[in-house]
Amino acid sequence: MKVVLVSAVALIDADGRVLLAQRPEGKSMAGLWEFPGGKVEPGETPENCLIRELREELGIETWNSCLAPLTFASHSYADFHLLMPLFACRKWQGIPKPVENQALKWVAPNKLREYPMPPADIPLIPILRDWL
Ligand SMILES: Nc1nc2c([nH]c(=O)n2[C@@H]2O[C@H](COP(=O)(O)OP(=O)(O)OP(=O)(O)O)[C@@H](O)[C@H]2O)c(=O)[nH]1
Repeated sequence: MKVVLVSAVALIDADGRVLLAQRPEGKSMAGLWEFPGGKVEPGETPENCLIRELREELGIETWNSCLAPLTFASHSYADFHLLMPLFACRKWQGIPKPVENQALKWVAPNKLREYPMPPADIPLIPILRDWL
């Protein structure tokens, strides 16, 4: 089974809410809510991947020193095994905007369960809730 490394981040605002992005129509798992991020490219660190993805997907800037490791997901999908470190980030520059026409939502930790997420993300919800 191919192991795919995807880097993801819980952006946390001043009210302790977490940013979720909805996967657009036409993509796999369309309509599900996920943490911003994406596939780590060859030669890239997970942190640099997130800095790039946040710039591309949300139009915001952050820095290596603002990305704290929180937990990870390890989940077998039908065609690949996902290994996904989840970082926490409380500091960035700019206001997250949906550059790639995905819906965005700031969600309180105790409301995360109400948003359908990819199966790999489900075990992350209580961890995030307990930690926040
Ligand atoms: N960014 C992100 N990806 C996630 C999460 N949970 C999860 O299973 N994934 C999976 O990790 C992969 C991330 O790939 P990507 O964002 O770079 O690329 P993509 O959706 O265009 O790829 P795809 O269409 O090939 O699935 C996808 O297969 C996505 O479904 C999550 O919380 N955040």
